[in-house]
Amino acid sequence: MKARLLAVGRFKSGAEGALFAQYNARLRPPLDLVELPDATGSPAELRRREGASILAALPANALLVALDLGGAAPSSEALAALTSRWEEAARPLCFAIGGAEGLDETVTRRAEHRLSLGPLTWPHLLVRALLAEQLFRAQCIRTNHPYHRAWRP
Ligand SMILES: C[S@@+](CC[C@H](N)C(=O)[O-])C[C@H]1O[C@@H](n2cnc3c(N)ncnc32)[C@H](O)[C@@H]1O
Repeated sequence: MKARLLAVGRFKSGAEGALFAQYNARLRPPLDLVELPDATGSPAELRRREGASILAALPANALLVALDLGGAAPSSEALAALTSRWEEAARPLCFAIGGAEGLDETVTRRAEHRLSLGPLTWPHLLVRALLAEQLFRAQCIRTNHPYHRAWRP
């Protein structure tokens, strides 16, 4: 499943970048990371500007999945099923991660799916690695790879 990750902010040299690279390298194919600059202004202006750059970076007919605390939080198995559906749609798949102030409403409204990684707020640079790990896990679930050890009674 070829997918693009539109993410506000830049990896500086550091642990988050290495962690993302480690999981992303396991994905077949890896996510195509597009880093978008942090905007300036009031929190509302900043969200609006960052939202505009996310929307501008979407290819035509993109199927957009927004990483959003207020979205649905599927199990890893349910996420694996969702990734099959997204693949079957045969549209350019894009994930979007907001910056420190979160995603603008223009982005969450445009998204066809709002994906939550649970009710905890994670730092946006770490969310990239969490998403890559869960997409890798989803691939393993779909191919019965033993990386995912489902709980059994
Ligand atoms: C530091 S968070 C922004 C917090 C902001 N107050 C909000 O409510 O969105 C930065 C970005 O990371 C992503 N993010 C953080 N925690 C998340 C979670 N539990 N589930 C999904 N996405 C999350 C979202 O894309 C969010 O816009």
